[in-house]
Amino acid sequence: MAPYLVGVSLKMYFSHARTLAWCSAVAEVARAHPAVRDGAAELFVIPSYLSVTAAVDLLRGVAAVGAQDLAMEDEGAFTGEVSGAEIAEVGCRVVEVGHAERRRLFGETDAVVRAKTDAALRNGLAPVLCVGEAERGDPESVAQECVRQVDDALSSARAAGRNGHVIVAYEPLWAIGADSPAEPDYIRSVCAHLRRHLDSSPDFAGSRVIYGGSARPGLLGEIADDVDGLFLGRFAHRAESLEEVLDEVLSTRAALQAAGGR
Ligand SMILES: O=C[C@H](O)COP(=O)(O)O
Repeated sequence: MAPYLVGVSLKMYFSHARTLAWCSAVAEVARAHPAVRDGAAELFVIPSYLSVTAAVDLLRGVAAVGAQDLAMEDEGAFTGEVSGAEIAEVGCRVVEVGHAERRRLFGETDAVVRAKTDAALRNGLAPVLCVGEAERGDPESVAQECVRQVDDALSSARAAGRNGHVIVAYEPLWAIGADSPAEPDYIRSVCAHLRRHLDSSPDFAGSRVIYGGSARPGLLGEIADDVDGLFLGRFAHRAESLEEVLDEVLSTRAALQAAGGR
């Protein structure tokens, strides 16, 4: 049975000191947890840039670390930017691309997302490619729109003949920062469609689909058949919550195994 992927973005919520304390607490939880020890869960953590190298050290052996953004280029006169090459050099394995907040607040266009997805793959990083609809719709049309976003984001990388592992984070924009996630059936329907689509792309074999947008303990069991994991934000700010999600990975796998699923 494939492991569930549990990712956390700390966005810009924490100070450096709080990030270090959180990473230490998460490392302790993860080292002791059978879901991580036995490979039932795979973790990744995405702090802000300045905390990335410390997080790599604190989480070594229990969680991959990533960055929240990367430059389109690999080096040069690009003040304020951080290249995928450097992100990989310091030990990151994943990088977020196209998050709704970067699109909405910092003007990232489809062209930028295409270039950054390519830059991630070019540097051996798995893009955590964020896709999602602006407004709640019918799941079939939403899924088609998300597939369009995925294919558009991958198009430059494909044209360059690249392949690799992509983590598609399905995040309905209306569920980000909300009180509760999208309804389980809605999530399942969109994610199942996205997974079928990725499965039909041999150049990105092994890619996974995770759900984010007010994801929290209690959700995985409701959607587990149709997702490869969760992308958590605010509801992972307590290490205990992450522990609850890891508990749920074990109970969910046991239930699915008993039912002969996944
Ligand atoms: O990166 C994570 C997502 O945007 C979800 O954030 P949230 O769970 O705080 O809504």
